[in-house]
Amino acid sequence: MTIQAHGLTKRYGGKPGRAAVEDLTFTVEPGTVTGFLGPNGAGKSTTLRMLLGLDAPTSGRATIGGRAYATHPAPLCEVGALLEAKAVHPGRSAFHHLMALAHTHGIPRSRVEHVLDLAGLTDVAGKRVKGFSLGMGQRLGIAAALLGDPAAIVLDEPVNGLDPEGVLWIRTLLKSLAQEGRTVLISSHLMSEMALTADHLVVIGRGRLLADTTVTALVRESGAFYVKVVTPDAARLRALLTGAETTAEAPDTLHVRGLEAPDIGRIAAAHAIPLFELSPRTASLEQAFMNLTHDAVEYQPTAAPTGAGR
Ligand SMILES: Nc1ncnc2c1ncn2[C@@H]1O[C@H](COP(=O)(O)OP(=O)(O)OP(=O)(O)O)[C@@H](O)[C@H]1O
Repeated sequence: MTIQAHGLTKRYGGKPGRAAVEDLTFTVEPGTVTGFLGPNGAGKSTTLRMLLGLDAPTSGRATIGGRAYATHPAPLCEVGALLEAKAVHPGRSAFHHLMALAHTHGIPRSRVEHVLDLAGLTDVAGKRVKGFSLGMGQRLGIAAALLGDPAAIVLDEPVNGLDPEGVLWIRTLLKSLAQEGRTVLISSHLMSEMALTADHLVVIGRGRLLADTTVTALVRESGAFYVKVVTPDAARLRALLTGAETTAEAPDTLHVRGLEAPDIGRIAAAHAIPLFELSPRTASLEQAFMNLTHDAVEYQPTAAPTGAGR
């Protein structure tokens, strides 16, 4: 089930100026985990709300499986979503919360027990949700999203509040859901997390599309990918690497952008230049993300912080 945004635009309250989401077009394919990434305030939640029919676009269209979410006859069984983890009756137990949801779609008790187990909540199923930690609430939200065995799953910041074990659990879960052929869309403002979880990335900043790509391609495109070359003949090699961008990091060390390691190795060999090191390097993904979104960050510090209380 494909999720699509076509020219999606949202302007709040007829506010003039910048739209929260502007002319966003992207496709989320089944069988992969797609990370929806952007700095705070980029418009991720607004976009997800429009995809799920909770907010009306000012213009453009959002479809899941070719139709608007609201027109699906049994949405829980087609699209599982987690937006606000706290939208749960606090006096109810996890089990009763899920049973109440299950009733609305004729979902059997066995499925409720299965998702409780999947979310690691079986032992606390009888506890009131009121006493749940943030992480447990998040697990319950994910259990609810999976209740209808949906073909598409949309989760807003699913790792929020989870401890390292929880983070690993969700990462494994999302990958297995994608392997089963489901469409998985998850938002985050953490590139490092997305790099470990997502195959594909849709990156937005200030409501606009910045990249629709894979993790590997993003790193390359953002210039964070380079090859480190150590050679006693750096100057001669540098002159031969025409078309590439080279910087001399040390008298014997070059950083080369725009050529792959094998290409550099062949050029060096053809000119009998010895290489002591030839290694593809990736600057941190966080750096790649910051390079890409730098101009789109909402709240930039304008000055270095000064001493507090002065
Ligand atoms: N109900 C609303 N009324 C007016 N403006 C809103 C409303 N909801 C969001 N906005 C504005 O729209 C922009 C996008 O917000 P949104 O919550 O979608 O971003 P986000 O990427 O999910 O951010 P975060 O990572 O901080 O949750 C922000 O500038 C926000 O102030």
